[in-house]
This record gives sequence, structure tokens and C-alpha cells, in this order.
Amino acid sequence: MSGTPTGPRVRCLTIGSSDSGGGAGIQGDLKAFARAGVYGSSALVGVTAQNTTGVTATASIDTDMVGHQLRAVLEDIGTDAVKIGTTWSAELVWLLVDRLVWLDEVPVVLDPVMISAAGSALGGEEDAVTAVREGLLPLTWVATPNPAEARRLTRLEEESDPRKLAEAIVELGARAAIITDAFPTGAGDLLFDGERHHEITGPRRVSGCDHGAGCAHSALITAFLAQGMPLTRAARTAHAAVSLAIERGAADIGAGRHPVELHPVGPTTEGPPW
Ligand SMILES: Nc1ncnc2c1ncn2[C@@H]1O[C@H](COP(=O)(O)OP(=O)(O)OP(=O)(O)O)[C@@H](O)[C@H]1O
Ligand SMILES: Cc1ncc(CO)c(N)n1
Repeated sequence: MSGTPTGPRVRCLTIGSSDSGGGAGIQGDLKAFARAGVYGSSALVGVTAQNTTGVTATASIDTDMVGHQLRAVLEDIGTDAVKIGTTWSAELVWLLVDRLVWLDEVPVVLDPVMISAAGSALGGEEDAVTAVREGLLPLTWVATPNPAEARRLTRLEEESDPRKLAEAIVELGARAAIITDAFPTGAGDLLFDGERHHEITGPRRVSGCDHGAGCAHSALITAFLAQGMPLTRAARTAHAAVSLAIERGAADIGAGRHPVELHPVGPTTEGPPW
């Protein structure tokens, strides 16, 4: 699939873990990249035995092997943006920091995954969270935590105001933050771009198909930034596309939280179908 009709192919790298069920993680990211029309590469940092009902086993990949994957991708293919998902350990996070610090002016999107949609733990040990705060956030162009993940990252355990959480993430070094599913009524996200707050709202979908929603959302933002879309438009387009992907989700797949089903979306899409 080509990136843009005329220019060179746009490339995105996702750093994250496998979801054996195919809805979230690396598999969800690569599907989202394809839907956005960009070329996707990956560095696998962990494996989960997972389906729509939850996670039954996890294993992290040896840090050296992660380093080899990053080198293989970046030396040959290169990338126009990077997405980071699961961050299992402090050792892994500091390796990522060591490598990503050399990427000049390449957007880095951090989706700090700590818990799956079905409620299973995915990393989030205290020393890994500290490494994300101290090492990764300062390299991050936009972080996309949900409110619970934002509270963990900022250590503002009692804070319920998404504006305060987003501002705290920017104070920790990220250029911008999007708190997903930020509002008690309706559905939507709160974007703080470092200067202004933007409320991104829409209807709440009740299809039962939200497995992989967060991964699809942050992967689309990665692809859009790689394509040169401004952040506010990327955030709005990603929310609208994921909302539709929940509404039109894969309700026949699995017996738990069914996977989202994304449709083609991007700068070249003729007007939003939603
Ligand atoms: N029921 C819903 N209806 C419409 N949009 C939704 C709904 N639930 C989530 N979204 C949107 O989906 C996107 C992903 O947000 P979400 O909070 O689900 O991420 P997450 O908690 O990180 O997900 P995951 O655990 O799957 O990674 C956001 O744009 C959010 O507004
Ligand atoms: C591997 C993996 N990464 C991220 C998520 C977040 O939804 C998930 N469920 N599984």
C-alpha cells in the first residue's frame, strides 16, 4: 500500500508486544498503519497469550534482541515516526531511550500501556514507570494515556481533572498529551498541545467492540504525524476513526471484548464517513 499518491512511501515503526488474538498490540498497530496507508515495521518487546477475554501469559523479549530489531529496521528501512506501547522493564525503557535519542525530528508517540481493555496487567512495574517518566517522556512528542495510566505516570493518584493530568505529563517533558476517554459523559479525549487544551468529543459507542481501541488510536496518530498532519487534526481524525471502528467492530470475533475494526482513513480519504 502506498503512503501518498505522489511522494515517497511513509514509514512507521511500532515498538510493542504481540497480542495472539490479533486485536491489539503489534498486530493492531500494523493493521492501523495499513489502514492509514503507511508502511509498517515493528520491534517486538514482548509476547502475550491473549484473546478477547483477557491475558493468560506474558513473556518479555531479551533486551539485546530488541536492540538487534531496532538496528535492523533503522539501518535499512528507517522511519518517519515511532510508536511505543508496552514497556515491560526499566532496562527495556532505557535501551529505547538510548536508541531513540538519535532520531532527529522524528515524531515519537507513547501509548503507556499498563492494563488491557479486559483488565489484565501489561507491565507497569514501578521501576519501569519511573524510567518512562525520566527517560521516555522527554523524548515524546505526544503521550496518549487513559486517565488511570495518566495517574500512574504523573503519580497524581487522586487527580480526576484530565486537564491537570495532561499538563503534568507535559511538565514531565512530553511535548503534548492526549488523555483518552477523558470525560464522564459521552466519549472523547482531552488534548493539551503544550499551550492550549482541545476537547475532542463524540458519541459514546456501546457495541462491545473496544479491544484494541487504544492501540488503533495511538497507531493512527503515529501514521498521521508521519504523513505531516498537524497534531490537533491527527487527534480528531484518530478519535473519529476509532469511534467508528468500535461501532462497526468485529462483533463475531471472540466471546469477550470484541476487537475494533478500522476502515481506511487518512489525509487522502475523501471526507470523513462518520
Ligand atoms: N465507547 C466508546 N465510544 C467512542 N469512542 C471511544 C469509546 N471508548 C473509547 N473510545 C475512544 O477510543 C480511543 C482509545 O481510547 P481508550 O481510552 O479506549 O484507550 P485505552 O484505554 O488505552 O485502550 P486499550 O486498553 O484498548 O489500549 C479514544 O479516542 C477514545 O475516545
Ligand atoms: C500486547 C498488547 N498491547 C497493548 C494492549 C492494550 O490494549 C493489549 N491489550 N495487548
